[in-house]
Amino acid sequence: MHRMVRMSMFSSMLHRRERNSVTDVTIHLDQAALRFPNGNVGLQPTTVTFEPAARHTALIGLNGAGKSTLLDLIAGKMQPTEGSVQVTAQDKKWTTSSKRQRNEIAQILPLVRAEQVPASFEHADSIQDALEHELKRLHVPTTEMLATIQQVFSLFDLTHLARMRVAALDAEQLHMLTLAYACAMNPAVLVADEPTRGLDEISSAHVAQALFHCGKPVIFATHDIDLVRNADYLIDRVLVLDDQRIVFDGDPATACEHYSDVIRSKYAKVMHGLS
Ligand SMILES: Nc1ncnc2c1ncn2[C@@H]1O[C@H](COP(=O)(O)OP(=O)(O)OP(=O)(O)O)[C@@H](O)[C@H]1O
Repeated sequence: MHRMVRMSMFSSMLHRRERNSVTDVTIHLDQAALRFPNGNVGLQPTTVTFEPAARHTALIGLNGAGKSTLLDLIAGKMQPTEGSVQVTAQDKKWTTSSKRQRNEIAQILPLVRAEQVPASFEHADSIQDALEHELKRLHVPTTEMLATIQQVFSLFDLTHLARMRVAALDAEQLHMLTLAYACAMNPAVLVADEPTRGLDEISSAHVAQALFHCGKPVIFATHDIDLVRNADYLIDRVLVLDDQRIVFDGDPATACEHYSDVIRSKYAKVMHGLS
């Protein structure tokens, strides 16, 4: 009996989830590729490094170009079917080859996908309660928890909505909430898949202003070229993806020209095919 109690305590200590404290990570993909079980290629073999010095890195590309797959591999959501993904910080190293390490990577690099909130948020009486619940699960002390929520609600313009239920929020507010939640997890890098998807120009600008001034490095995917070009958002690196591979890696202005060429060439093929 005693032994069982001890074993269960030991196992809960092993699995104790805590808020991230890792910073300054380097993410390295070495010939990492992903093929889905149905044979679809999500990402061709790709070698790329994301250094801690980069503030904001954008991935742009047409539908199916491989942006979400690349983000899933970076954030430990998926394991490459070829090659490797490695995250290093100070003297520590994680790879996506073990489930346990993928879970740890997911805490270091939380992935925000458009306006998808965790399922637990739907049942909470308010968005304040929802965040409190998540931070309590990570054993964050009460004073720190309340200060964190106040800070992220202020950053993402949600303070006046703290007592609202998730179901009462509009699309812009939902996007803000997903980002506020990820920020509350203290990510080393915030990984965001289409953080302004489905929003009008004004809401997109509001969300982008908050995201790119929240103080965290961001790696994000978007179709919004105006957002990538906007100097206010301090985007220092842009990867253009096409046919599930990186076809350009550089500054925003040149990347947008490259992407326009990709669009023109694909558009010509579609129009030619239709005529
Ligand atoms: N669950 C899946 N099963 C099979 N194939 C998939 C799956 N998810 C994505 N794919 C395929 O992998 C390729 C890359 O998709 P991915 O979603 O990474 O592209 P994307 O650039 O994010 O596209 P979008 O802009 O439309 O979100 C596409 O050909 C897609 O059809």
